[in-house]
This record gives sequence, C-alpha cells and structure tokens, in this order.
Amino acid sequence: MDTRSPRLPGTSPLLPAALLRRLEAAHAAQPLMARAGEAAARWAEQLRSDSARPVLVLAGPGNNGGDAFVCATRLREADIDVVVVSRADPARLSADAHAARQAFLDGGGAIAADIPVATPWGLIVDGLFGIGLARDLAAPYAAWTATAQAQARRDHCPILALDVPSGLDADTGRAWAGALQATHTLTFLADKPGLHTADGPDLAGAVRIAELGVAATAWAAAASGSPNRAASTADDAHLLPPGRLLAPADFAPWLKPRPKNSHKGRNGEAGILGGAPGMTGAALLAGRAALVLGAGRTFVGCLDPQAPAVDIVHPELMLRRGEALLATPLSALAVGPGLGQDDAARRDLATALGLAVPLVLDADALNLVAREPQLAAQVAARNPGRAPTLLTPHPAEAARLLACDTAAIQADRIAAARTLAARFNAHVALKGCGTVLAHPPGSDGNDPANPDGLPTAWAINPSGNPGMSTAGMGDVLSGIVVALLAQGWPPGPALEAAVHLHGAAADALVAAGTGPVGLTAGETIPAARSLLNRWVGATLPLG
Ligand SMILES: NC(=O)C1=CN([C@@H]2O[C@H](COP(=O)(O)OP(=O)(O)OC[C@H]3O[C@@H](n4cnc5c(N)ncnc54)[C@H](OP(=O)(O)O)[C@@H]3O)[C@@H](O)[C@H]2O)[C@@H](O)CC1
Ligand SMILES: [K+]
Repeated sequence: MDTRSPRLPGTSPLLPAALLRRLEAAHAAQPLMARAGEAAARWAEQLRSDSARPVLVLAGPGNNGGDAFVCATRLREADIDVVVVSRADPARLSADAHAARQAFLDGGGAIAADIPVATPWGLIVDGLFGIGLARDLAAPYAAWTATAQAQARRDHCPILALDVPSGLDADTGRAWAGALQATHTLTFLADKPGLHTADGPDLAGAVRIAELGVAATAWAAAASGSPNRAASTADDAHLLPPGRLLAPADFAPWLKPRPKNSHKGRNGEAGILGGAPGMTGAALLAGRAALVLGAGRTFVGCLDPQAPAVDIVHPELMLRRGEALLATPLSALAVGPGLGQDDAARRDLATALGLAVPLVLDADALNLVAREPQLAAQVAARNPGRAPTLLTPHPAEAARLLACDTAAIQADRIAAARTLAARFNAHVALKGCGTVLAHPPGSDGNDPANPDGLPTAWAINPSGNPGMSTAGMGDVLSGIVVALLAQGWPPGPALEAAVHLHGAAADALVAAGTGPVGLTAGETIPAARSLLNRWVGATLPLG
C-alpha cells in the first residue's frame, strides 16, 4: 500500500510562439515533424468515436499541414481509412512538409480539394494552422472549419487539433474569425499560453502535450543567451517571456501545517473595507471568506451607517465603521467589496493607501484609482516590500485602469496584466477565463531586464468555471487573498494560491453537481477551506 501523502501537481511552462521557434531551430536536426505526426496518430486512434468510419484530416499550407500529412500516413499504416483535404501548393511547402506530403502520396494516399459532404466521420483532425497563423482565416479555410464543425456535430465525432485549434492565437488566446472549436488538442514541444486564457479553453478542449523528445527544460536554454539561441532580432523587443500554468506546487512552500503551539495572534488580523449603503453584503462575503480561510481575527469596516452591528451567520466577525477599521492594527487589508465611489469611499481609500500593510484593491477601489490620477500615483508609490499592493481587476476594471476598452484588454490579457503590474508596481490578477497573474518588477523570480520593459513573472490559472460568473465571487476572492496575507504569506504566492484555490473550489462544487448554473459565491467559501486543508496535508511530487 502506498502510504505517502497525496502529491501536488507540478508546474508546466507556457511558451510563446517566438520562443518555440527558437527551440525548434535549436533542435532542427531532430525529426520533430515526424514525431508530432506520430504522436497525433496515436491519440487519434484512441479518440475515434466509430472505428468503422474514416478519419477526416485537414492539412493546411504550412508545417501544421506537414504534421497532418504525417499523421494521415501513420493512420493509413494502421489500416485506418483516411480522407485528407488540402490545397497546399507543394512548391510553397517547407522541405519537411513537402516530404511529409510526398510520403503520404507515395504510400498510396489521395488528396481531396474539398470536404466530402456525405461521409460520416469517426474523427476530424485539424492540421490547418498552428502557431503560424496571424490573421482571420481566408478562403477556403473559413468554409472548411465551418463545414468540419457542422459535420462533427452531425456525426457526434471528436475534433483533434494539432498544436492549437486552427484560428486560435497561440500567444494571446484570441480567436481569429473562422476559428475551429476542437474537443481535444495535442500541443507540440511545450504548452502554450493561448490554450489557457480568453477563447483558448473553449476552442482547445482537453489539452495534452507531446514534447517530441525535446527535454522539458530545453526551453530555458533557448530563452537565455545559450549557444543554441538563434541570433537576437528586433522581435526580441516584443518577446513575451515564458510563463507558468499555475498549480499548487507553485505555492507549496507556503502550505505549512500550523504548529501545535498556535494561537489566534499568530494567524493575523484581516481587514475588509467596503459595504456602502446597499452593498454591505459584498463586505460581509469578503469578511466571511477571510474568517473561514484562516485569518486569526477578521474585521469588517462598512461605510453604510445603517450596516448591521453583527453578522448573525458568522458572529466571529468584528463589524466596525470604516474609519474605526482604518484605526485598527491590521496584518492585511482588502479595500473594495461594495465600497462605492462617493467622497467617503475616496477618503477612506486614500487613508488605506497610506497604511504600511499588504493591501488588496478590488471593485470600486480600482474604479476610484482609475478615475483619480492622485490615487493612482499613491498606489504606484507604495513600498512593494513593506506595503505590497495586490490588484484583482476584471477586464472592464483593467480597461478603466489602462484607459482603453475591454476588447483591447481581452485581445492580449497577458500584456494587460504585465502592464498593470509595471504601472502600479503591484501584483495583479486579471480575472476572467484563464485568470492572468503578473508580478511587479523586482519581486521574486522577476527578471527586470526583459526587452519589452515589462515584468517577466506571469502565470495563467487553469482552475475555475463559468459558474463563477456571478455576483459576489470577486468579494470572496478578496477575502481569501487577505486571509492568506494575514497569515503571513508573501503577496505573490498569496495571490496565486487564492486565485487557484477559489477556482478549484468552484470546480469541486460543479463536479459534485452544485453548478455551474446557480453556483453561489457563498458556497465557494467552505469548499475553498476544505481544499486548502487538503493541500496543506499533501506533498510535492517526489521528482
Ligand atoms: N514549432 C515547433 O517546434 C514545431 C512545429 N511544428 C508544426 O509547425 C507549425 C508551425 O508551422 P508554420 O510556421 O509553417 O505555421 P502554420 O501554422 O502551419 O501556418 C503557416 C502557413 O499558413 C499561412 N497562413 C497563415 N495565416 C493564414 C490565413 N489566415 N489564411 C491562409 N493562410 C494563412 C501562411 O502563409 P503566409 O502567412 O506565409 O502567407 C503559411 O503558409 C506548428 O504549429 C506545428 O504544428 C511541428 O511540425 C514540429 C515542431
Ligand atoms: K491546428
């Protein structure tokens, strides 16, 4: 019997396309396309919904098409009926893709110029475009993706995307017009940010990585100035540094069991400031989350003079007026849940910004900072060592902070989070599908010298689900963050852990049938507590 504690999943690097190209160049002597096509064929064999039906393989005009030709050849060798559709001009193919196409033809394969309308498929393989796509799909490709999508629905068959679903930007997760929605994605060499944020999770389905025999750590050499690195180019100025797909192993060092000789003074004083008239519920939700996630004492300061004096559900909470809270010694403070934007809110926020404690800003605290340059300057001037700032905007709040529209934020969420981290000298969680975390220059693991001038430390959180798109979830997240800060977590790990934990708690609830429809913010609080206690008892992978 295995008596070891359960293990925490480890981290996975997210590599931008420019870095993947360097990696590919550094390993050009290896048969990467052959390995990619072979790995795709092996998964394709397993995925077929009906082994009596043929597999439709769409092969595009670049190396993604080359992977598709190899995949089709391997499937035919396994006696699987394959229909390949391609209009790639052989004269314009790379040497590898040309050879892959020729090998398919030499083996007796045939290429169709259009998708047959009447054939029922067992599987559709999407090898149209990979990391080389940078515009809306042109004819005939947009028509092919629409037809493939409709036929997959008709035939109840899966769609396996090679590297990335065609039409998805591998760096940003933005979908170009005509993008294909896959059910499965086999991504090559390393995982990619675009598969995990914005439109990526909807288009990619279940993601697997095929490393193609290149060591998982080789990217580090390609990213640095190693001899394998291709010569620097002007593109380096825009090079997105590698990030991480967040997992509990990223913050495992802080998942410590409490000492037996513990008392509430060791677990800190968490404060929540908000609760303007009509919005006291937001402050209470944040306060309850801070309490239940382990803060030693939790104080809630409401701006509403009519706010209740006690929380009947959680009488452990200490309810105060806003000014009284700001005069209370605190280990960490969250400002924003139900704060409103009136003069009192502005005044209390300005006072809070002057306190030398870790400070979480959310909701109307962010809107006030966006509205008033003086407050913005106060945020940026805070001392990131003694008084770190943590910002948790949703895309509309991020757009106000960066004076742009929400579409611009969503077009490149990673750039937006890194820009906010640099501008406000703050740890940032840009919420939404695939929350993006970015950390300020000078914080742990952050190389201040990235050519684009933005901080290098960023991550995407894969946990969470659409059930979280409901009122109060942001308030609960603020409460979880401030609870961890009060218990002594450093700001970066506290923000990453809180975001991951909150999403994982919502996922556990959905798995148990509570949601996604009708999932409430309050329900995620005890679920997050259960999970945090489970993680504290787990260990890192043993390597
Ligand atoms: N990196 C690796 O390590 C490995 C990479 N491998 C594979 O290579 C893939 C990258 O290949 P890639 O660079 O040839 O790009 P790809 O995505 O096939 O498309 C480029 C072609 O499409 C064209 N085109 C673009 N947009 C278009 C549009 N909207 N409408 C129409 N055409 C459009 C574009 O034309 P152009 O823009 O030049 O006019 C060009 O012809 C990668 O994702 C992976 O699958 C593996 O084999 C092994 C390891
Ligand atoms: K593809």
